[in-house]
Amino acid sequence: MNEQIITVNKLTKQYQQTQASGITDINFSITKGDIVAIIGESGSGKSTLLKCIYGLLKPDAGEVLMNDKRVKGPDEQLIPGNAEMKMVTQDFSLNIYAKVYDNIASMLSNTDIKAKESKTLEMMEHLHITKLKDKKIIELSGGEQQRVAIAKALISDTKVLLLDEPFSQVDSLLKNQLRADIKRLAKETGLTIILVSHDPTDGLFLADQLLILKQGQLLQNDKPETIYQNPSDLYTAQILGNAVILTREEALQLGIKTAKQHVVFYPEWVELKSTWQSRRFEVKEVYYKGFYDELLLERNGVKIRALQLNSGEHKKNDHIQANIGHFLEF
Ligand SMILES: Nc1ncnc2c1ncn2[C@@H]1O[C@H](COP(=O)(O)OP(=O)(O)OP(=O)(O)O)[C@@H](O)[C@H]1O
Repeated sequence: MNEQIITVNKLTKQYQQTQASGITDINFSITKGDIVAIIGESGSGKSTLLKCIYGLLKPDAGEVLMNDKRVKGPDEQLIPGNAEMKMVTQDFSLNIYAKVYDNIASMLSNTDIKAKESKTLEMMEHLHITKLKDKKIIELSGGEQQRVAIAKALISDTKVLLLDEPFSQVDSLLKNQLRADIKRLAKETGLTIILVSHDPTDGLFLADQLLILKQGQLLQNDKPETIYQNPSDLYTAQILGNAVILTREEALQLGIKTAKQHVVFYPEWVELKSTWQSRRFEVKEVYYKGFYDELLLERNGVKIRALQLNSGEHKKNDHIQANIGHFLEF
């Protein structure tokens, strides 16, 4: 049976100085061992939510429960935070002049030196940083520092890891590796991870559960594939990044009638057909993506994007038929 580790009940936090900020009446729960991604535009309340979950911010109303126990706010304890949760922020909070090993080992007590050493080495193995053991933090790249910060956060029997923009410092190759490591860690250790990101692909690739925030409100809470296939609103479709969004007038130019303001679809929903006569598009650009191309198509002054799996099949300035077989209306 799925065991819930975190429950967020009617959580509200407003900042005094600003209007319509913070978060309002947020409700959701998290299953133990899941990766949850919180996605939303800048200022949508992602960090506020994360800090409330961790106990760094006192909510105005509502509560966060971890294993059915209320997470205490900063006014209720000497050291704000939660012993069973760890938060890795963008600045990593490492001792930059100390060695990697010492940074991680410093989290463990000296009562059993042998156990301390083996646990530290084991955690370094997990994060693929064994070869960096004797390097100082200041000598490491951003991505390497990030791995050390995660190792340090995990070593003291952490049950929930909170990551604020975990991939902001790394290039795309390293990002893919780190994402895969994080996913593996969660699955191997049963660790629950909550991450905040600007990049929707983090959520789509990594998460078991995706939360979409807008102006402090929780718009959608579901599996990434469900939200991707069925965004509940235009904002969600926009934030996921890849959707083609047409106004009603633009849609009409392509022969699509809608009573709503917008028509939304993904490039992969567009069928390219050579026999179908009525919707003729000109190929304006071909973007090579490796094993497929993304085509920029235009008809009656309206541009859409489509995928071509046979890379190179249609070229710039070709005229082709495209059928927008499935679309959403908002
Ligand atoms: N300490 C604060 N005092 C006043 N207003 C704040 C404070 N912290 C955040 N806010 C406001 O609350 C809203 C949500 O901020 P928050 O940092 O949670 O958003 P975010 O989604 O994490 O943004 P970003 O992606 O830019 O980090 C914003 O409008 C922000 O200006």
